[in-house]
Amino acid sequence: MQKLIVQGGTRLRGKVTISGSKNSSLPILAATLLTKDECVIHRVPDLSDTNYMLQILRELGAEVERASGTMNIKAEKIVPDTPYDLVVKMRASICVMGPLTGRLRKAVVSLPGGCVIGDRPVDLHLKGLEYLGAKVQVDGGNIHIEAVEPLKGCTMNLTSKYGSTVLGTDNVMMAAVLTKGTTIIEGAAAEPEVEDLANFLIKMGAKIEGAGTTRIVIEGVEELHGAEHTVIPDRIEAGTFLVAGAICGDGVMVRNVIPAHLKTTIELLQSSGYDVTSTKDTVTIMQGTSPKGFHLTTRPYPGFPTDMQAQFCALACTIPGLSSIKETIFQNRFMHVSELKRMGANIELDGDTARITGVPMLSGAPVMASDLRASAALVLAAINAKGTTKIDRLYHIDRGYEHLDDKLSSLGAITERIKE
Ligand SMILES: CC(=O)N[C@H]1[C@@H](OP(=O)(O)OP(=O)(O)OC[C@H]2O[C@@H](n3ccc(=O)[nH]c3=O)[C@H](O)[C@@H]2O)O[C@H](CO)[C@@H](O)[C@@H]1O
Ligand SMILES: C=C(OP(=O)(O)O)C(=O)O
Repeated sequence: MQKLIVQGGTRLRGKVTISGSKNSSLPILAATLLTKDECVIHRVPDLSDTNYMLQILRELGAEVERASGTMNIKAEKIVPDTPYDLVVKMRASICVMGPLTGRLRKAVVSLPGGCVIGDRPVDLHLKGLEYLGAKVQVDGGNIHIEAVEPLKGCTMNLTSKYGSTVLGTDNVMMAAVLTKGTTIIEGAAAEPEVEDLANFLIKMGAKIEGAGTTRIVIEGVEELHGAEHTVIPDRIEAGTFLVAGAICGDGVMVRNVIPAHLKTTIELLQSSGYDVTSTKDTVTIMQGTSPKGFHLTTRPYPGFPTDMQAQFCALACTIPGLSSIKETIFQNRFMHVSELKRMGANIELDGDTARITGVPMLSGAPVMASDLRASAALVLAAINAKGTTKIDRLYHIDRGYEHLDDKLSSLGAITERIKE
């Protein structure tokens, strides 16, 4: 298994180019199943998650050609059965369910299991497809979806007690584009990745209004055609590098970003005492002169993203004063806390809230990555810590960060991958 060795105590400086968004790429790749024609998707990051999605598309019958970040996908003839062994490797494989239902009126997808960050049910995905007229049955660990009659548009609300659902909105939108009549999704997820998917679907001939807001209106069409699309920059990767710049930087610029997508991250860094400036497609963070503690609560977009919570937790460990972090999206997204404590962090966990008092210096230790963003938090803490940190279960990072260690090294971090 691969581990990352980080030599702490270095300062980061320079420019880093941000990759295409993981959370846009996954549903956009799945959406290519909606047409027999060829689709061309640019700036797909090279991640284990995107590679699993491409394998799933191949297993479903699509021809996939890859040249660097550009994917040529032609799903001329496809089958509705999704292979269990691939689906269980990645929760987001659930987003083939919407396109299969839209195009074939039939889908068999394994029920994704729980996950270390929480229970993560898919009841709203299933309800949404039922509202459109599909019959849903869960049997032997598989979701079976079938619609004998053509699907019919309707109005539905897709919110849970935790708020909107990103992949649930994606799935219903992808089924509804080929559904007769008008579908209105109230309580839709407004994340930029949902809007990016809608923009791709519109290029394919879909009629969608309101994506990027909490009310999406879809007018069903008979069929979609091939299209070419470039995935938006990964706002979470960009935010992670900005937090790295806050923790241990002497001027870090993220390039090829959409600053508006980073609004809450930028504002929180600014209110904590960092000088953060933007141009049309870059954001730069300078060394903080007198950084201070902060308070954040995770919320659906445009609120503060849960996918940035762990990285800010690492930051809070290193700046003077008291910070608090309240996680409202996932029940169990504080797995990084115990590992940060092994590095000398002062954190008190009380239900959904972590109270963190900054310490003068973290110290390197062997630590365990538990999920994608928790791993990123450990890497950032390790760069700042005194001594060496060994981070186990590196595969979590490779799910969602394209060449994270190489990019950090180009800014001055000292890292090495080892196999043990
Ligand atoms: C591949 C991808 O895009 N992943 C992102 C997506 O995950 P994902 O789309 O899986 O997350 P959701 O937006 O669906 O989850 C938000 C909340 O709704 C709950 N819920 C969701 C669906 C459902 O049917 N029932 C239900 O109760 C979830 O348990 C969670 O508490 O959005 C999350 C929230 O921004 C991000 O952390 C993930 O990085
Ligand atoms: C939780 C995440 O991803 P996923 O939904 O794919 O698990 C994430 O990107 O932080």
